[in-house]
Amino acid sequence: MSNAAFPPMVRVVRDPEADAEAKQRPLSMALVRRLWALMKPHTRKRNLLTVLVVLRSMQLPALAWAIGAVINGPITRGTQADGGQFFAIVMGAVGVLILAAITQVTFIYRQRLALELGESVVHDLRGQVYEHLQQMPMQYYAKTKTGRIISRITSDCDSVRVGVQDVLFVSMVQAGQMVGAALVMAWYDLPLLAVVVAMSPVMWLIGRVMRSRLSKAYREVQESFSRVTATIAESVAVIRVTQALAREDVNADLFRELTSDHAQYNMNTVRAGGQLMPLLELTGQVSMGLVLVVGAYRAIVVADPMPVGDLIQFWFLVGLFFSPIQVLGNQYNQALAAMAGAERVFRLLDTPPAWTDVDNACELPPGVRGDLSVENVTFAYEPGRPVLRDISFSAPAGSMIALVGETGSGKSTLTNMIARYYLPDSGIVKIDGYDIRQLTSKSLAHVVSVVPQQNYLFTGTVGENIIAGRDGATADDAIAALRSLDCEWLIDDLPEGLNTQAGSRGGRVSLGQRQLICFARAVVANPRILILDEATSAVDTMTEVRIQHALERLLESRTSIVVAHRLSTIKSADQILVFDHGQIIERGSHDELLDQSGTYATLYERFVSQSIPQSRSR
Ligand SMILES: Nc1ncnc2c1ncn2[C@@H]1O[C@H](COP(=O)(O)OP(=O)(O)OP(=O)(O)O)[C@@H](O)[C@H]1O
Repeated sequence: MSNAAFPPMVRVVRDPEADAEAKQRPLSMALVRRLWALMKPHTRKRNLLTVLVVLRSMQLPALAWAIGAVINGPITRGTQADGGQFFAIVMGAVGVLILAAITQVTFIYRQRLALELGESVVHDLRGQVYEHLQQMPMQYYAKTKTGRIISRITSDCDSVRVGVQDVLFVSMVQAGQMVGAALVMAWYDLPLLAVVVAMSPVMWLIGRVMRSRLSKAYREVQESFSRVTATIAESVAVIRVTQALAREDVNADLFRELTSDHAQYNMNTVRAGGQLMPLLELTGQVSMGLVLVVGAYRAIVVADPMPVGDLIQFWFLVGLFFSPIQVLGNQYNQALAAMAGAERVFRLLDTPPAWTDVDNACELPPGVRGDLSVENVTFAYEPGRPVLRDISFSAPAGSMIALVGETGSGKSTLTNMIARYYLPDSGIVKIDGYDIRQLTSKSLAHVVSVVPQQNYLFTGTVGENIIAGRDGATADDAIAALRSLDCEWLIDDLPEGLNTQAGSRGGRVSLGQRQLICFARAVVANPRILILDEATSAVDTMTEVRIQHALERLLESRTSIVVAHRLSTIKSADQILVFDHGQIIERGSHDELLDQSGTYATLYERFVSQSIPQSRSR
């Protein structure tokens, strides 16, 4: 078999979702409107900022006008008279200085407010995205890459922040400045303004031609960065496998490929952006030259000559009119990134959870017994490929059901139905006669707890991990939970007792200890129904005995559904359900099933032959 048959273990290649995003329009008014709406909770700040933006955009043209007025007024009169204009010139200069000072103060406050607003918006947005993600059912997480989810909340939200802080308000100032400058130019000399305005479409056209190239380049940069972050996330998650298979060098090469791709895309944007600015500047300089020629004609040749002061003023104003085109060109780069980021964030926010609590969902009444019944449940992850077919059974309160069967036969999927991680396509799951679809998620979570096969410990101490099972639980509850499992000794075994740091990978906690901590967490939650996917991790015999004992204590007096891998667990079950290709093919107690000499008996024989010899007894 050729190696090409296997994709690389750690590398996130282009995905269709990302390619679809790359085809979308970069700048959209709908997105800008939505970004604007994000500022609604900060309306006062936004309005104040808008006022400052308008002020700031008018101030520079006003400054140019004021300088022109001093030249045309007292200075011109002074050159014709005897120097008696000195006081007027000084007053004019003071006026210009005051205006300049106000302009700079406005600039400082505009910038500060824009920063505050940007931070507030991104804070709210990240909160919204996080909250939204919390509501997404398992289905979403099963289909979406972790790195991609992280990018939404980090780099994409950050692009939105830059969009608000820099692009939006700076663009407004620059556009306002163009309008202000044009108005003052129109006041002085319309024909000369016509020359200036006539040059603008040329600049606009150059910008437009470059725009599509830049747009593509920026999207590729973001996508390639997403691939890099997704790969890092995946690499960290599977580092043990990587090291066990000695694939460090192979993966490092694959990663290097990705980063050099990313660098290449970055270079493309620099190249495209680098051509845009010189072209715009050259057009601006040509335009200034044209204004000089036409201005000189109007100041010297025509019958009603334009005062030289007006021409100087015009020169300033042309600069004020053209410089925003260049700044806007720069802003456009960032605007594209902001649009791409905002588009993705909004798309995520607009993706409704596949399902939520029904209207008028109810709470289970107090004193839940924990009677569980599963009636004719059928389910497919993908249409047309059913994974569960017409599953029915009941688990009276306090009983234990063991699910056994070949790998991929649907055991975990059934537990997903009971925990309501997924909704059945047909059929009903009931607790104490209540259809779980009609219950609030909170109420269901109080009654049903899941201890998955892969024990997950949150970053924090062991104690914090145990009391995470219930709001308001205390350290005493954690100790009581361990005591109820006969595991109080664990506190002494851990280097810092309950204060030992656990972390997502459980750095200072062994595999067996992690299992027990997760059991204790389930005890603190104290659910009436416990779903347990037994961990199959190899632990030493002593730990195995302790885990088994703790497990018995954990399952005592509650309804339990156990995807069972230990013979002792299977044998002590009240009912064993044997799964095959999504169906229950046998059911009964251990002895009953052995007597049937069917699939269970075969599985059992295989199990026993692989286990320690003393397990052979019935
Ligand atoms: N998120 C998913 N999307 C699509 N198919 C899935 C998903 N999860 C599981 N499956 C498929 O559903 C079938 C049943 O899987 P399930 O995990 O329920 O089996 P299992 O009996 O619990 O297996 P194991 O003992 O190995 O855990 C398998 O064919 C599996 O490939």
